Amino acid sequence: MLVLDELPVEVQEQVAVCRAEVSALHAELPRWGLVVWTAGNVSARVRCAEQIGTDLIVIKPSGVSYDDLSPERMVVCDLQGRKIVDGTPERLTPSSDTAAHAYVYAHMDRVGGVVHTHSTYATAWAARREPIPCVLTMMADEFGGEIPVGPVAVIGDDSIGRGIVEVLDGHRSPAVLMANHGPFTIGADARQAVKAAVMCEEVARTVQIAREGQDGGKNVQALDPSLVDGLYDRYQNVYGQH
Ligand SMILES: O=C(CO)[C@@H](O)[C@H](O)COP(=O)(O)O
Repeated sequence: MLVLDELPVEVQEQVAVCRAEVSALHAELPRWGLVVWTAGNVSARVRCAEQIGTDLIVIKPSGVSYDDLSPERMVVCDLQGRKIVDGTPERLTPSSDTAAHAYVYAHMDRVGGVVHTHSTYATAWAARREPIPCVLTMMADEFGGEIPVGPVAVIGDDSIGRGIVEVLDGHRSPAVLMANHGPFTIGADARQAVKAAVMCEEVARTVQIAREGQDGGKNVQALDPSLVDGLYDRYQNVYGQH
């Protein structure tokens, strides 16, 4: 089994930086109202395969209050989702979604961060197993089209991960609504995945409200696909600071 203290110093340093980032990003989930109690999780990939033959994952411990999360309590796992000897107490088990996150990292090299929330509106769409149609410029910007639905999957093994990869590999959307469960988002890094989770809830709420309009939702109009493509390209490649 891998022992963190025995890994090259530069890998230990990468892990320490990642633990601080992932711990801080967990605070964003309650701050944006995306989770209650101990629901949800954030993870990040530590790219160290060149040094030790495998990348590592940093993720929160399972069922611990958000107020009690700290960099030292972030758990380190391998790409099979197994906890390594990371300096945390043995009883501090990783998130129940670790195998799902690990499967995504193992099968989508471009992914550097994964987030799961139970945000209310996105989860309501997941409960209906209904994709969120691309009817807002913000959706075109961030998701490049509709937000798709993934299969019903058991919690605890890699089933959820298989569903995420099946739907998102080759898809522009960084978010998938896992049926009857909730949103999972991916990003080039964990911050991008958190951003996608925030945006997912925002558009889920807005489109839901638009649907509830007086005319029974007839006012909700799909964007022209060529406009969606243009908006997506501009937001991904031109918008913001470079
Ligand atoms: O829905 C699930 C399980 O998929 C999670 O969001 C739990 O609500 C939080 O689990 P831990 O990350 O604390 O194990």
